[in-house]
Order: sequence, then C-alpha cells, then structure tokens
Amino acid sequence: MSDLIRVAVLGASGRMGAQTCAAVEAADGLQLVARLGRGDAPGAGTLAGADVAVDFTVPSVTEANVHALLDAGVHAVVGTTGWDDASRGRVTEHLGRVNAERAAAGLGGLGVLIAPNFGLSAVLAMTFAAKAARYFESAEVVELHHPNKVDAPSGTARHTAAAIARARAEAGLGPSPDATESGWEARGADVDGVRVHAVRLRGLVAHEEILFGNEGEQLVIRQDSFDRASFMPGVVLAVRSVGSRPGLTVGLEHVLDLS
Ligand SMILES: NC(=O)C1=CN([C@@H]2O[C@H](COP(=O)(O)OP(=O)(O)OC[C@H]3O[C@@H](n4cnc5c(N)ncnc54)[C@H](OP(=O)(O)O)[C@@H]3O)[C@@H](O)[C@H]2O)C=CC1
Ligand SMILES: O=C(O)C1=N[C@H](C(=O)O)C[C@H](O)C1
Repeated sequence: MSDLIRVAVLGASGRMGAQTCAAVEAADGLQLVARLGRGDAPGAGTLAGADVAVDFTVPSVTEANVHALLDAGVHAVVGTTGWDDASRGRVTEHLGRVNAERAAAGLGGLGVLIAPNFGLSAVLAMTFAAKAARYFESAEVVELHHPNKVDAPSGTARHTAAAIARARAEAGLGPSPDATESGWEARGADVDGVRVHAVRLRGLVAHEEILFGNEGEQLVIRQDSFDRASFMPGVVLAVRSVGSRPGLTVGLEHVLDLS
C-alpha cells in the first residue's frame, strides 16, 4: 500500500457507516473513495480502487461482503456482528488461497480484521474480564443496547463470554453454580456455558456489564459507549493497521497489544 490509504465504506448510510465516512474524511493519510449502500455489490466497479474497505452492514451479508473484498484484492475491516467459528473459518481458508496467489505474484498478503467492538472502554472491559475469569466461581454477562439493534446477544457479549469460557476451562473451572430447574428462558442465552442477558432500551447506545461472584464478594466490570463517536478512533486505527496484518485478526485487543 502507498502512504495514502484509500478507503471504501460498506453500509455507508447506516448509523456506524455514516460516522465512519466522516472519520475517514477527517483522518490524516486516509481518503474516502467509495460509499456503498444496500444495492452496491462490492467489486472492482463499486470499490473505486480502495485499499481497505470497512463493513458496517448486517449479519446476513457481512461474510459475503468479505469474500467479495478478498476477490477484489482489498483489505477488510469488519465491525458488523454475526460471525461464528464456521464463517471465520471460511474467511481464513479464503485468505490462505488468495494470499498464496498473491505471494506467487510478488504481492503482500491481504488482511481481514474483525472487531466485535472498536470502543476502547469495551476492548479494555473484555480484556479485564478475561483476566478476572479464572478467579471467580460465577460469571454472567449483561449487554444493554438501543432498541434498533437487530441481533442479540451483541457481538461484544458473545466475544466476552467466549473469552471468559476459555479462561475458566484453562483454569479447570466447571460450570457456574445454578440450581435452576424451570424457567430457563429467564436465564439468558448460553454462550459457551456462560449466561448472557440482552436488554433493549430507548435512550441507550451500547453498554456491557460483566458480573463475577464468589462466596461473599462480587466484581462488576462495566463499560458504556454513550456516543458512536467513541468507536471511531478504533476504526481509524484498524484501517491504518490492517494492511500490515496479513491473515485474519479477531478483536482490536491484538492491534492494541492487549492480548
Ligand atoms: N464493532 C463495533 O464497534 C460496532 C459494531 N456495530 C455493528 O455494526 C453493524 C451495523 O450497525 P448500525 O450501523 O447500527 O446499523 P444500521 O442499521 O444503522 O446500518 C446498517 C447498514 O447496512 C445496510 N444494509 C442493510 N441490509 C443490507 C444488505 N442486505 N446488503 C447491504 N447492506 C445492507 C443498511 O443500508 P440501508 O440504509 O439501505 O438500509 C445500512 O446502511 C451491526 O452489526 C452492529 O452490531 C455497531 C456499532 C459498533
Ligand atoms: O449494534 C450496535 O449498536 C453495536 N453492536 C456491536 C455488538 O453487537 O457488540 C458493538 C456495540 O455493542 C454496538
């Protein structure tokens, strides 16, 4: 990539897409070259020579967008939720093929950076939660969002719960104690054995509370994103970094050196 990074935004008229366009236009060394909407399939014709594309669309299309971006030779920064092991695996496989062809042609590898959350407070909360997880018998996650959100639980809560589950397993902890025999629908979603509760409330933007309990004590880690502007430094950092991170990176914590 040359010094100037040309950027396309997918979902450009959405809540996050619009903020991202403005942040890219305001950032040194970045140039916004394309705004893609619902009807614009990502490809050479619509991407306008972009080096990096940022996807803030919907869970049902984000994976297809990333494959199209890789076919077009464009690095991808993805904030859209809805990813799982299978979809991430397909992207890793595609990256392997594309980057082998690029290496044979003397080109650098493409990168895909999927970040469930670009907010510093959220990334730190997830990191602290992963560190704390091994020390507590009980762990649950509560995520709270604006009522226009289409998916539940949030991508951030899934990422948080998965990290807690990994840390618990590595420490040899079993399931959190829970005597529930009926009314399981009131106990939230099960993400890798960790209970995750989703609140949708007018007035909220994006918030998460991670609760840990032991006999006689509690630790609560809470983060609040009051304004979508708080995601933009992370988005710009990801755009600047993805070209030097060939392959798949999941989570901004790796770019921030927190992992
Ligand atoms: N990683 C992070 O830090 C954050 C991630 N997010 C995630 O980003 C995603 C977008 O959130 P948000 O901006 O609030 O959502 P919006 O609904 O505001 O925006 C979604 C955008 O996707 C477009 N879109 C809808 N359907 C399609 C389709 N079939 N094909 C192509 N484009 C489509 C919409 O176009 P149209 O306007 O035409 O409907 C719209 O521009 C969500 O998954 C959300 O969870 C959100 C905040 C932070
Ligand atoms: O839809 C949102 O708003 C958000 N989505 C992401 C998620 O699902 O984790 C990130 C943040 O919570 C805002």
